[in-house]
Amino acid sequence: MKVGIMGGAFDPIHVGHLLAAETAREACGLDEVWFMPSHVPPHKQASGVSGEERLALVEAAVKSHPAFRSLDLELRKGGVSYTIETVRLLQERHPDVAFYFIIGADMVAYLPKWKEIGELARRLRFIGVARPGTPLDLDALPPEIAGSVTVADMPQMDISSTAIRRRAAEGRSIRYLVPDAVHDLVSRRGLYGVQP
Ligand SMILES: Nc1ncnc2c1ncn2[C@@H]1O[C@H](COP(=O)(O)OP(=O)(O)OP(=O)(O)O)[C@@H](O)[C@H]1O
Ligand SMILES: O=C(O)c1ccc[n+]([C@@H]2O[C@H](COP(=O)([O-])O)[C@@H](O)[C@H]2O)c1
Repeated sequence: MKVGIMGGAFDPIHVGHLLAAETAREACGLDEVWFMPSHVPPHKQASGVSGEERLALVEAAVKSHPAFRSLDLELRKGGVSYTIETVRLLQERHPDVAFYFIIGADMVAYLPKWKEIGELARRLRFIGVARPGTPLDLDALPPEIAGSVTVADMPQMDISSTAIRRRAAEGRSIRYLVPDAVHDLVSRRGLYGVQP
């Protein structure tokens, strides 16, 4: 079985994440994509919305896709969510699964700084998708890392969780930047300053 891991803060999950996962699934023939919210992201600040809430938003977002699942492994594990540690656990638990890790162009450029990237790049393949703001340029990477990245062709979507949080805090609509089910849950729970 081929499984793509879509890791992120998902604060909140948005349509850019979902299209990245669907693009990767189709391009690489993945059987499933597991969306995995991080506990503490390795290199950025959390917004203050709990892991439990971020997971609930992910669950709402993936429910309608037969091949998408949520995975609470990093939230349960706690601490800083370094991918190498997560992947060791996943491969121990699922020895028959071929894992792929789906990332946007910003993260592709950042791969050389990931913890134990050499071992990680030997353990799985990355699937990189376009994202405005950072060129998706494998030639800029050391060859041993570039060799572990497959590029999947995705329309550029200039959407980020940061911009969604900012819009919500300003009282502007976030409808259609997130799936309807996520919009409903955000409104019901009054997250990110959205009024019920
Ligand atoms: N619009 C997008 N297009 C392509 N990939 C994306 C997009 N948004 C996020 N990603 C990818 O999804 C993964 C998880 O992203 P994350 O949850 O941190 O979202 P984010 O929008 O970058 O969040 P924030 O704005 O809070 O930093 C990363 O690999 C990131 O590159
Ligand atoms: O392991 C690392 O060093 C590492 C560094 C940066 C990001 N990651 C992972 O990449 C995914 C996307 O990261 P982010 O910061 O865009 O949410 C998420 O699952 C992170 O845990 C992992």
